[in-house]
Parts: sequence; structure tokens; C-alpha cells
Amino acid sequence: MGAGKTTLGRQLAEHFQQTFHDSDQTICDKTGVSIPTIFELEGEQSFRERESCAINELTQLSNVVLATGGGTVLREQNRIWLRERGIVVYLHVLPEILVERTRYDFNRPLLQVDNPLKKMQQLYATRDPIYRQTSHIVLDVGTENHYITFKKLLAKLSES
Ligand SMILES: Nc1ncnc2c1ncn2[C@@H]1O[C@H](COP(=O)(O)OP(=O)(O)OP(=O)(O)O)[C@@H](O)[C@H]1O
Ligand SMILES: O=C(O)C1=C[C@@H](O)[C@@H](O)[C@H](O)C1
Ligand SMILES: [Mg+2]
Repeated sequence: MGAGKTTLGRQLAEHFQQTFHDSDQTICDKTGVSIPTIFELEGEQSFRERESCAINELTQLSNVVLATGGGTVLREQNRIWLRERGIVVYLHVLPEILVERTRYDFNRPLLQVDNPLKKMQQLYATRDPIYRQTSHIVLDVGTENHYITFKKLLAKLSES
């Protein structure tokens, strides 16, 4: 959450003249409600079902850059679809940086807790190995601005 998927995904799509999709946005468009509302009314498992449907559809499109939700890789089937149908980039950002970036955004139900840094560190510990296992490219992102990160991403993609 807050790693830069939307910012860099949009830039990448523009650069390669492709279409940008965001699976969280697709779910909101289809349901007509926000992600916190889906979590509140239906619970996380139901959100994960909707997310898998969106990932299955979106990974079958051609010429797209797709930003996934932060928890998309938790399901094995999603990981398979992503890896087999596309080039997967893991934007690796430390939890201390992520929590600063997401501090004033209330659109993430999992971070609405007393200690968001602790929660982010727990998510990072669980998910970092899964992101690495799912991705073809790992991009280490620090506190540099997104133009620098984008250049690093293009370089990594051209090597692959
Ligand atoms: N190097 C960087 N690369 C990308 N984004 C950056 C960078 N540095 C700072 N940011 C900022 O981080 C914030 C989060 O970026 P963004 O919304 O693209 O993340 P995201 O992964 O799409 O988050 P979400 O979990 O909401 O989908 C933005 O305000 C963006 O400008
Ligand atoms: O990290 C997560 O599990 C999530 C990240 C967001 O992109 C949303 O998909 C949702 O808030 C859950
Ligand atoms: Mg985003």
C-alpha cells in the first residue's frame, strides 16, 4: 500500500502507449462502492473473491499495465495468473517509508488501527517473500522522487 503502483503504472502505460488498469478501481467501478465499504458490508474474504475475478479478467487483456491491490498475491491462483500472463514488478519499499506515504489516507481498511507502523511491518514481514516469489523484477525504491524511480524501472525492464 502506497508503494507507487498507480503513480509508476500510469507513467509506464503512457510511455509504452498502453492502457492503465488498477484492480482496486475496477472492483469499485463494478460494485459502485469504495473498498472500505466492501470490507465493512461483506468482509475481507468477499473482497478477495471480487479481487480474484478482477485479476482473472484484467490479466487476459493485451497491451495493459495493471496495478494490483496490495494483498492480491496472497492467493495462489492470482499469483499464477499474474506470473504466467504478464511481467510482474515488485516495488520494494520499506514499511517505515510506506507508513509516511499513507499517513493521511483513510481508504485502506487494514491500516485503520492504533499502530499503523506495526501493522505495516507485520504485512511486510508476511508479504515480502510472497512478492519476491511472484515477481519477475524487484525494484528497490527509497525516498527518491518518482521520476528517478521511473527511470530505474525502465532500465530494469530493458534488461529483462
Ligand atoms: N519514488 C516514488 N515512486 C512512486 N511514488 C512515490 C515515490 N515517492 C513518493 N511517492 C508518492 O507515494 C504516494 C503513493 O503512491 P501511489 O498512490 O502511486 O501508490 P500505490 O501503490 O498506488 O498505493 P495504493 O496502495 O493506494 O494503491 C504518492 O503520493 C506518490 O507521489
Ligand atoms: O494490502 C491489502 O491487503 C490491500 C491493499 C489495497 O490495495 C486494497 O486492495 C485493500 O485495501 C487491501
Ligand atoms: Mg494505487
